[in-house]
Amino acid sequence: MSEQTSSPEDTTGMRTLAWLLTQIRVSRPRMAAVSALAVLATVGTLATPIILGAATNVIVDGTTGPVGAESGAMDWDLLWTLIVAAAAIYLISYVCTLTQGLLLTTTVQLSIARLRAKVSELIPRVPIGFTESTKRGELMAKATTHIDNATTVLGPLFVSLPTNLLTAVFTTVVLFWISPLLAAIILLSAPVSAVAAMVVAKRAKPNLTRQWQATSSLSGSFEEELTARQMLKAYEADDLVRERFTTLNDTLFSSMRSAQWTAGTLAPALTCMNAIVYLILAVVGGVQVINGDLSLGAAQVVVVFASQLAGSVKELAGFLPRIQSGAVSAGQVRDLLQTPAESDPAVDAAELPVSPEGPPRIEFDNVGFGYDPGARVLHEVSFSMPPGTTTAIVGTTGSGKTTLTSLLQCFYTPDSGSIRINGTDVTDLGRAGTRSMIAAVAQEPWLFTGSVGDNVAYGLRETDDQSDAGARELALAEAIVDSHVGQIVSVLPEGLDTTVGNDGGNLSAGELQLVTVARAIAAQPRILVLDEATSSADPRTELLIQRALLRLRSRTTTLLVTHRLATAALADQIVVLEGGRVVECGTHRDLIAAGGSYAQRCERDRQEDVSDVASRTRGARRASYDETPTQVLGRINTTVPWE
Ligand SMILES: Nc1ncnc2c1ncn2[C@@H]1O[C@H](COP(=O)(O)OP(=O)(O)OP(=O)(O)O)[C@@H](O)[C@H]1O
Repeated sequence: MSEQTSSPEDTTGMRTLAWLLTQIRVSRPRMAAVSALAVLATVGTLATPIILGAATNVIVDGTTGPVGAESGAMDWDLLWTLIVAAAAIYLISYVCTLTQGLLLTTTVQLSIARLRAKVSELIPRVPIGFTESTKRGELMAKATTHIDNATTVLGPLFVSLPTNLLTAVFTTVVLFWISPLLAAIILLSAPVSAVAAMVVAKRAKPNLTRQWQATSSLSGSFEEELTARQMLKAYEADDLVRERFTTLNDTLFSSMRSAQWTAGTLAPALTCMNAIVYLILAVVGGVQVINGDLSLGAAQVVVVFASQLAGSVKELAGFLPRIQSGAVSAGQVRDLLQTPAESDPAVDAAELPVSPEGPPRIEFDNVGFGYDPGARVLHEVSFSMPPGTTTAIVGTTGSGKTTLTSLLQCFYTPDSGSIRINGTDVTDLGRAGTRSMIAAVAQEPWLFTGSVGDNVAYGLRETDDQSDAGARELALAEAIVDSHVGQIVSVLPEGLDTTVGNDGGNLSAGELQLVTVARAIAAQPRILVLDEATSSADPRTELLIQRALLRLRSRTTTLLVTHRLATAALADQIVVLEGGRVVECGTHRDLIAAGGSYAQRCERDRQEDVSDVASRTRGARRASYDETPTQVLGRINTTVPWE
């Protein structure tokens, strides 16, 4: 995944921010209101020093008289008018600031919610290859922290920028109007501040980028560590993990420190410069007041405006680093949101041949595929699955079994050849059309956090006759009975209401698989894909699963990936894959009779069983490959309806 956050020419991140604004669809009237209220409040804070300066002059005139003149009478009416006006302006400014703050907060939160919604809409549509090749923690950071940080640019953009620009311009004009000499002294520092701000922004940018990249990597590392907790303990790999963590943590620490230090040097430097300017101002201004060139009120306005101008310059100088930090995060969010979604060709249902009800015929016709160009995983794979039958795919590790199931589910598209369901190419059926027929149980069972019942009900598809709660409950009950989940939940403390986490929590691996099988059965699929669905199950649990699947036989065409030849032996046909090629295909009896690689593997397994006394006592663990499926099940001492 690219860590590039903005194009090389977009050094300030402005294009990225422009992109962000189009994505969050900030309401223009709302943001105009935010800016207008902020400007109004600023006008208030700029007007009050002038009014208070005038009030000071009224007091001076009323007590000592104008500089160089006789003491006069206090103009109480004017004084009170000025004081009330200043208080009213303060109050209005307060209300404006409060309203603007509330509006801005709502806008920021709305923007965050919108971006999250976009991410949540995108995730189900991204290609499986993308989620497989991206660290989950990094994705999480983009979907949470980066969204939050990106939207913090709204405040600086719509409030800080206009108000500080207004303050800077207004105070400069008024200062020149009051005393060009004092204004010139104050403004001497401006070019220095601007240059300092630019240098700081330039130096902070790479550190900010590094800081956010390190944050993402650290989240990814935490996620991996938590997921593989048990494994890490088993391999005593904590030191290795700690080492990786320390490296990432150090990178984050140093990049944050550099970014903060670079940005942090600006404020003290500007404060120091302002202190010097104040000193000069105090001396020159004092002399002007004593000489009668400046009223005391005007001097007071100069001091307050000098401070406000310095504050604005400081804010404007800090604006760039804040915007850059937001732009870096916006770039990360953009990377995520611009991930191309799975393209599904427009499917004209009317033009598709009418597919008969019931289990379909599936054909793999010369299918070739590779994840990476030039590295083929499957070569001219051809076999046909008659309706309502079970086809077992066996083969060595990495021979392409799971890849076949992924192609059938349209997670990837074959590079050559085609997969047809009832004669129609799955690409013509479309991803959604194909997947609507399929229920799959993957190698890694997955449950969401909730009750066992909810997890099974998750598989239920909304059909006309299931639209009411009663029918859904009935379908759920059927799935639970068919899948024998009832036997599992009976030992759980709260039965079907037992809460399980996404890692299975309190269920064993075999029980977990049973629940996922129940979920697949609840979906009443026309096609069932089982990828090592019984790999974690003990022989008894495996048998329960087999029995559940038998009940589905008449209404489902099943593709079963397994390493257990005993499980494969029960299928209607067995496809043997070696190095991505079909080397054998037939029934268990045919393949044993043919004496090919399947028969040799069966023989090897049998000899291993014979030499393994313990396995013989276990008995049920492996089937004898000369037995019929009925005999196999009979030997395991259970009555199963078969054939
Ligand atoms: N997402 C992927 N990206 C790149 N290569 C992959 C990906 N998934 C699998 N492969 C490669 O494709 C080949 C076939 O993998 P596949 O998972 O289909 O084998 P398999 O027969 O199911 O193996 P196993 O029995 O171990 O589950 C392997 O060499 C594997 O490394």
